[in-house]
Amino acid sequence: MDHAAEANRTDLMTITRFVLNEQSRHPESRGDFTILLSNIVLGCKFVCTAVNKAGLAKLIGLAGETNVQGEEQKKLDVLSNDVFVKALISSGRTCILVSEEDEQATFVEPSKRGRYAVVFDPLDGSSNIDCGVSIGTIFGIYMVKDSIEPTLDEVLQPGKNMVAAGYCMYGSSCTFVLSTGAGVNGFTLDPSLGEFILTHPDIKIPKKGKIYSVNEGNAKNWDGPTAKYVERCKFPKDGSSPKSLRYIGSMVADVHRTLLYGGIFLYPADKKSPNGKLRVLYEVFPMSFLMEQAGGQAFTGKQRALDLVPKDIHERSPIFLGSYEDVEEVKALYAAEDKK
Ligand SMILES: O=P(O)(O)OC[C@H]1O[C@](O)(COP(=O)(O)O)[C@@H](O)[C@@H]1O
Ligand SMILES: [Mg+2]
Ligand SMILES: [Mg+2]
Repeated sequence: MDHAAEANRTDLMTITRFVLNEQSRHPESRGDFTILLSNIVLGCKFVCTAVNKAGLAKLIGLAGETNVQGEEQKKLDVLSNDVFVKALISSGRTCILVSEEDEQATFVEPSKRGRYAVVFDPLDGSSNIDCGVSIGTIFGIYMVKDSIEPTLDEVLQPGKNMVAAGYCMYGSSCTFVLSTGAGVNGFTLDPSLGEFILTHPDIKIPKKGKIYSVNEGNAKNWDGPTAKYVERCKFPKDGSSPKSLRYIGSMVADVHRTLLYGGIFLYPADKKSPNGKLRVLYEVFPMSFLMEQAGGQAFTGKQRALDLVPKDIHERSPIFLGSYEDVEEVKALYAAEDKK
């Protein structure tokens, strides 16, 4: 090994050491968050392994096929949900779980209860599974007061009250992006070590970007400001170059690219879906939290996304998030519409 590689080795920071370092800055901390997070990371590693085998489903019997033992196997999104529910409950640090896959919230039994409420989308972008395109897991964490008997009100809170949010992207590499409210950091799984290593410290989104990301197939149903904004991306009035369009159709992957390269991701309301498509608690909030922590913005078309107060655990909202200046432009168009 050469000297540069040797030096890099000594800089290796695993996600566990990173969170332990953060914990030591809070002397009152009991280490509960570190334990919770290590179980979330474990869940992600498990799902990552299953996703990597998805293409072999017909051979080994994942994803609704029958395996060599003749046992019926679970679909990947159901399996991912089971993995996360088990990982979260067995951490002993959760009291309420809200998953995209479960109609009702799960209240953890008192003997296994802790002080965190976790909202999550166990497998995001599931329509992309069969073609091997990047998918992911999204999560957000609220802290619940020790003394109270948890109710749904603990999760029907504005996103700005989350204590942490993140996602794991199962792509060409497996990437875990986390914010505990003090910036955003990205970790990449080294499959040979089975460890997430800090590879993207203190991520900051560029102030303005060159990419817009939206399902343009819905354009005929868009409202005026969204249509005008996308038109401006393609035909800028200020003489600048048009933006490029990139759309994967997995929120995790589209937001990850936006975070690293800058630009804007939008899933607006339209005439057919007046509340948009994406779910407030486990899609809109965690991604908005990360965007703000990275110096970007997240807007619903009416307000700052993180100020929304959801009334239902599966509520939806339109969302525009990304580079500060790009979202600012969308906000100006909606403000102008409101004045009409
Ligand atoms: O296919 P559309 O309408 O463009 O929707 C894409 C969006 O739907 C989602 O796939 C919904 O997520 P799920 O796979 O978790 O249901 C987002 O990841 C993505 O941004
Ligand atoms: Mg999703
Ligand atoms: Mg999902």
